[in-house]
Amino acid sequence: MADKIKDAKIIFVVGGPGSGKGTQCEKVVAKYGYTHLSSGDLLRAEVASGSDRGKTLQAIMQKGELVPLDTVLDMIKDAMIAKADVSKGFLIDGYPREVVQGEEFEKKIGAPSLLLYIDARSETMVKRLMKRGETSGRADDNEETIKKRLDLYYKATEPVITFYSSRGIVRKIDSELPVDEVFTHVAKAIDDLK
Ligand SMILES: Nc1ncnc2c1ncn2[C@@H]1O[C@H](COP(=O)(O)OP(=O)(O)O)[C@@H](O)[C@H]1O
Ligand SMILES: Nc1ncnc2c1ncn2[C@H]1C[C@H](O)[C@@H](COP(=O)(O)OP(=O)(O)O)O1
Ligand SMILES: [Mg+2]
Repeated sequence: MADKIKDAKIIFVVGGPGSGKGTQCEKVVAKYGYTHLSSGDLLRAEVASGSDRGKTLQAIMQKGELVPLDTVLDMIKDAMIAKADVSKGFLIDGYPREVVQGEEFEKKIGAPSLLLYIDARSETMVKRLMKRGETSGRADDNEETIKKRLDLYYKATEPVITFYSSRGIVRKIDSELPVDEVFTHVAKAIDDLK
C-alpha cells in the first residue's frame, strides 16, 4: 500500500464543522485533479446502503459523535487503494479528527505533506450549518447536534493542528472570506508544495 501511493501527495483538510472543507476540496479537484476523499461522505454512503453497519454509524453521527477509528480508516484506505494508480494527490477531508487518527493513518498509509487548516469562527460555522441544514437532508445539521460537533471539534480535533504544527506542515486558511478568496489561499498552499 505505502509503495503504491508513494508518489502521490497526501493533504489533510482539517477544520470545524461547516468551516468550508468540502467547498474548498471541490475547487481543488477542479483545478488540480486531486482525489477528494471525505470521511463523512464515505460514512454517509455506508449509511445510505442500508447495511447493518450503516445503521450503527447513523446512530453515532446523529449524536454528533465520532465513529470508531478502524471503521473510518479502513474506508479511507480502501478508497485510496482503488485510486492509487491514477491519483497524483489525495485530499483527506474530515480526517484526522483526533491525534490518534493521524498516528494510525501514518502507520498504515503514509505521511501527509500538507495540512490545510480551514479556520472559521464558531458563530460563522453555526450559521453556515443551519443554512446548509435547510437543504442538506443531513441528520446532523440541526442545532443540538451542531453544538455537540463544535464542542468535540475544539476538544478532540484542534489538538491535531497543534500536533502537525510542530512538523511545519500546517497552513492556516482564513475561511471567513468569500469562497473564491479562500480558494486563492488554498491554491497558494498547494502550489508551494511543488
Ligand atoms: N467561504 C465561505 N463563505 C460563505 N459560505 C461558505 C463558505 N465556505 C463554505 N460555505 C458554505 O458553508 C456550508 C458548509 O460548507 P462545507 O464545505 O459543507 O463545510 P464542511 O465540509 O467543513 O462542513 C455550505 O453550505 C457552504 O456553501
Ligand atoms: N475521521 C472521522 N472519525 C470519526 N468520525 C467521523 C470522521 N469523519 C466523519 N465522522 C463522522 C462524525 C461526524 O460528525 C460526521 C460528519 O462528518 P463530516 O461530513 O466530515 O462533517 P463536516 O463536513 O460538516 O465537518 O461523520
Ligand atoms: Mg464536509
